[in-house]
Amino acid sequence: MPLPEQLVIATRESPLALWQARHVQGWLQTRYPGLTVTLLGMTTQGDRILDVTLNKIGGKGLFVKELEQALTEGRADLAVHSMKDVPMVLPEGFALAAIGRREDPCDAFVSNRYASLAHLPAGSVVGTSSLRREAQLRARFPQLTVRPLRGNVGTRLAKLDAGEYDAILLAAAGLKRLGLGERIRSGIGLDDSLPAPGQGALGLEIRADRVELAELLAPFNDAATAACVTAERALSRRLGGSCQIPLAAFAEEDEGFLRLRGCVGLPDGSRLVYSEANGSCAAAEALGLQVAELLLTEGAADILDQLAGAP
Ligand SMILES: NCc1[nH]cc(CCC(=O)O)c1CC(=O)O
Repeated sequence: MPLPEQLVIATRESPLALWQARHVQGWLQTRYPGLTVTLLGMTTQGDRILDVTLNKIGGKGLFVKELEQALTEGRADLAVHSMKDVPMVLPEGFALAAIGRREDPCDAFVSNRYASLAHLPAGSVVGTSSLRREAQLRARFPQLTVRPLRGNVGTRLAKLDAGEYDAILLAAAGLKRLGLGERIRSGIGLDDSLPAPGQGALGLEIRADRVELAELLAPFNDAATAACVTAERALSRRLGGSCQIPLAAFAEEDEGFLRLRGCVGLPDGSRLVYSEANGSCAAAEALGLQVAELLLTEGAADILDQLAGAP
């Protein structure tokens, strides 16, 4: 197969998205010397609409649609995404060519005054706009007040520093990639905040008809991460996963086997159901469906009904 001479990566223009795109650019240029890789920066709807919480404006798809348009029109060859932002069902004609090795998958506690969630006095204001983080936080720390917080990682930190919140919750992966790991006061344990499907992993999206490109990108794939993310996304897909429902899914790999944990709740924290199961990496998708079914029988079916009926 002849190597292409150049590739264009479509990316959002937030500092985190640009870091991620440059990371893949660097990987490609190291792996394929002689290949020229350039970035095509784009602003997505999700970047433009900052004053409404994501679950109200239609969620994840908003961050990827413009990038997919660039792939369709041939203006770019691949798009680099945080897997957490990729819808559970890709539109027809697109494929994930590779899922890279996962960075720290956990949520991080960031505060200028307190060391951890457990140190926060009653009534402290915690910033997050993720229904997943909110539901888990309210269920486990009902004495805390949750307030919405949106914007890029930098914007969120600035709002914390301006005194609008006592603490905020962010993905550890984003902070670490941006060189802001020292802002993390503590990692939040999996029992306090189970991560989102795909959190901490990067995905490379291409047009499904670009078979030669898929081959070129395949070595970026990390098999263990891909199995984990496949299980997490299968679970989420079965439950209608989007950021409109408070849903967490997290898998860990050990010697070809996965432990997958999932959790679904109501945003006010009044209900939270949890399930887990083990299975082989080869059957990651089936494991995701299995834990989804366990969650449904444990009460998730009822929770999803309530959420669907809510205004
Ligand atoms: N929702 C935005 C988003 N998408 C991916 C990350 C972090 C990086 C990752 O999970 O790979 C973040 C920021 C955050 O949640 O703090």
